[in-house]
Amino acid sequence: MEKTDGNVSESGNEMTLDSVRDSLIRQEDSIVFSLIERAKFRFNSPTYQESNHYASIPGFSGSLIRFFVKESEFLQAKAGRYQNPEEHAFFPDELPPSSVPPHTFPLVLHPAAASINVNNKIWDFYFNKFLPLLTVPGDDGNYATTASSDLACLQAISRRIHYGNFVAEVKFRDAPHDYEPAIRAQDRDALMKLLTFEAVEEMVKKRVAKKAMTFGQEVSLNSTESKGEYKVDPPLVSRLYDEWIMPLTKLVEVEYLLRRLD
Ligand SMILES: C=C(O[C@@H]1C=C(C(=O)O)C=C[C@H]1O)C(=O)O
Repeated sequence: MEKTDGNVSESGNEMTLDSVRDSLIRQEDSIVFSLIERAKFRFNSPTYQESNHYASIPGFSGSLIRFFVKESEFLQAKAGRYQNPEEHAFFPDELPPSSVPPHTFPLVLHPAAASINVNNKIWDFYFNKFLPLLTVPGDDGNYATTASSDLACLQAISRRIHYGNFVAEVKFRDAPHDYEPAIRAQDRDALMKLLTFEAVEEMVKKRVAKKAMTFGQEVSLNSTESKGEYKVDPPLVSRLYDEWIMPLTKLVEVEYLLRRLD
């Protein structure tokens, strides 16, 4: 049977640190593939110009990427995307209600998780720091496809980072007596220390680089030799995890734990 990626289909009791980590490992595939897609295109700066952008959109002021993400989220909200506690919108204000019958996702998380959204920080590092490293400078005119592939990257990265809520919940359930004093003292540093596993982080960095090599190689029928050229730079994918994805996942974990006893 096909293996799925959605851990919320598990009831809260079946969820373990191992099963949550398995989901994070599967989500690495989605992230690496989305990066490969975005790296096909040039940087394409007209996609991001806040004013004087190449086409002014009637009824909208702002960049093409904002327009694309807002309108996509509007549609996806109606289709029920944000009913899933794994999903967080980049522009959550003024989203329409879902138009589809509700699905009852198992109640795993403390309700405080609903108030945690670090997408502003994701938006900032992705566009201002990461994208210039991922793409070749220049302009190939594919602005709408560029925006579409940015959205795929943003959503995959956001889902992974907010999965920190589930990681924190299982860590808390495994050792409530370790976490409770730090939560009562609202001690961020102590919580950060408790939830950090450096050896796991080292493995993650190595594995995502290996995935970038594996998924990003040219596959040809005639030769099995890789020329050492990859569609996305493997050390850059490690760096994405090291500098941004893992620190923000841990920030979500801390934010969740601080509210876990409310
Ligand atoms: C996600 C976890 O929590 C922390 C964050 C990690 C990550 O973002 O990959 C890895 C190890 C931990 O330091 C975990 O323990 O698996």
